[in-house]
Amino acid sequence: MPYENILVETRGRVGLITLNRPKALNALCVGLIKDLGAALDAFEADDEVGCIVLTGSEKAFAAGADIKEMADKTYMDAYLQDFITVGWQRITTCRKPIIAAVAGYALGGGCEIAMMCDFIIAAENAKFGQPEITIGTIPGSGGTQRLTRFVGKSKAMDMCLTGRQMDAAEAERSGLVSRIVPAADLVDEAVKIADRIAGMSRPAVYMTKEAVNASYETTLQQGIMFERRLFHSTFATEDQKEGMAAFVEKRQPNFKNR
Ligand SMILES: CC(C)=CC(=O)SCCNC(=O)CCNC(=O)[C@H](O)C(C)(C)COP(=O)(O)OP(=O)(O)OC[C@H]1O[C@@H](n2cnc3c(N)ncnc32)[C@H](O)[C@@H]1OP(=O)(O)O
Repeated sequence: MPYENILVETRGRVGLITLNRPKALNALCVGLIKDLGAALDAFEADDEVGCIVLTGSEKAFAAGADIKEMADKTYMDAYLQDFITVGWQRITTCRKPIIAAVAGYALGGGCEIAMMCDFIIAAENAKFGQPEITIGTIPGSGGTQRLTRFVGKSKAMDMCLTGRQMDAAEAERSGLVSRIVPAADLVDEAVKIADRIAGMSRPAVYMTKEAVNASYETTLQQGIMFERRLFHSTFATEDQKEGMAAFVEKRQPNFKNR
């Protein structure tokens, strides 16, 4: 399928999506979000793909929702179109893990999309921010909620109220980013990590993702019970038998994703 605003390729068992509107710093126009949703659908349906990497350019992961596209919207347009809902949430419904590999600007909707992914790897030049307040609006795709969960109320308030940017080092210290790598190695490192995940038992990967995500939605007790039930259910898989037998026999496991 031809995409206008993204590049899509597979590297072995990793699906790689590169946002590709260089002249607009990957501003997230309607067409780009549609392309992204279609690429995720295709990777989700592809049994060979076990993990997905989402990246941008060295200058910008994405500089936010497309301001030129939304500048003239009325309240009624935004409400009736359910603006910034349709398509954007596709990332959060993907069962396969998605790693955001961020270099340069991840601002506004760009930061929000990175936070929708399962974790973020940053290049040394990455900059995160929710600058919507500087253009007279507020984050609209989860920025106030997800950023607060990542970095806590004080920093989230600071960033959303002042619009200031956080560099990669601060983002890592604050828990927004899992690791920092040199910009030149970003995609290769992300693909290497994704390949490692893609080599794990797929049911165990899905269950891990479901369990970690449940921690946002439940009480601790409910979350622990949910985890326990999923853990029990891994004993019904062939991969648990294979994984533990491989350990005992001092060899690499050969998971069948069953
Ligand atoms: C409202 C919701 C729900 C979500 C949002 O995301 S609102 C948008 C939040 N993002 C921003 O406010 C960032 C806007 N961009 C910038 O502040 C700057 O572009 C920059 C600091 C990221 C980079 O500055 P720089 O001087 O290096 O580059 P520019 O000349 O400003 O940009 C190059 C080129 O890209 C266009 N651009 C950049 N960001 C956007 C955007 N979010 N939407 C549409 N277009 C964008 C910019 O206009 C310029 O293109 P032209 O030369 O053709 O004007």
